[in-house]
Amino acid sequence: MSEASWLDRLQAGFRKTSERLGDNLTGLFNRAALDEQTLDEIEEALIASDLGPATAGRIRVRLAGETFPLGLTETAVREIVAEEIEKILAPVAQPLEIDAFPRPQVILIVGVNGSGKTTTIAKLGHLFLEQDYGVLLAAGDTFRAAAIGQLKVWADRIGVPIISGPEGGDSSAIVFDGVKKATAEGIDTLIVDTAGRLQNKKDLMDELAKIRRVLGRLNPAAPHDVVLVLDATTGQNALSQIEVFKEVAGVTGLIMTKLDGTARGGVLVAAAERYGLPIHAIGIGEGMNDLRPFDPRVTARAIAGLPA
Ligand SMILES: Nc1nc2c(ncn2[C@@H]2O[C@H](COP(=O)(O)OP(=O)(O)OP(=O)(O)O)[C@@H](O)[C@H]2O)c(=O)[nH]1
Repeated sequence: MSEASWLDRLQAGFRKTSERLGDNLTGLFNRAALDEQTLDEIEEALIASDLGPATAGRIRVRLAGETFPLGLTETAVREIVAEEIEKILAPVAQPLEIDAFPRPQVILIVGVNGSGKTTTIAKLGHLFLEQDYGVLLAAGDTFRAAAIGQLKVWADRIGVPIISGPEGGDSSAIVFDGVKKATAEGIDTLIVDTAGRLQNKKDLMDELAKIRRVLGRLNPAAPHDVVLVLDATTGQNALSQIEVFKEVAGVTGLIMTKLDGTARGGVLVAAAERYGLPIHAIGIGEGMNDLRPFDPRVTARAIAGLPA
């Protein structure tokens, strides 16, 4: 996909988020100055847009110190919102790099069912293929036959090999086979799907611990990345998932999906502000090209409803 069309899609994806921000801010700009009451209302509007109280507070402080030589307009406020969002996103916008030696780089993908894990694995595989890396997928979510089948369909579609086993099988055995195959064939990265059974924290923890033990025997540095996939449409719920998965899975980075067509895209900023974990990429659609690392400036401006 060309850069221009990705930008258009990004802007379109964040439109509902920026419109919600606009709706929340409307009516605040017929006033002569940013008095305390207006600042309170803007802060509330930013919180209502899922940006999180800390970010809203920062923007308030910044606005309170501004003089608005060109007049107090909604665009002027949006510019400041965009600048502050960019400051929060810039340090966490970190693409997932394939740099592990020896290969393969093992990337565990974790997240609750339905968050977009399977699709994200496929999109990530496709992104690495475009960068000329060899990719192997491992269907480590053996809990549900559908999850294995779905990943196989995606492996075919993007044209990469996959290691899988029977439903109910031992996921660590699949990961073990995956590392062996990738090592023998010089494949750069092994991307591993895992079960998303958050309802049963202990089972999930045990399963991930076993995968880690088995991996550690083959390569003490593996897994190199533990990436949590989050569904932006769940808003603040996505934040509590970070909390839990940090504890059970030792998350090293995030990918946020479904940022297209949700009004809750502000949660990307809240996640960045609160956890400071690297955000490797964002998903703005269901196709294999719809996942990319993101530019903090362009994304911040899209959230604030400003042109790139
Ligand atoms: N609009 C949109 N839909 C997405 C995106 N990513 C994934 N989806 C859709 O979300 C649904 C769930 O995605 P899956 O990849 O199956 O999610 P999962 O976490 O693997 O879920 P299980 O297979 O149920 O464990 C699918 O219909 C995907 O097409 C995205 O960025 N945008």
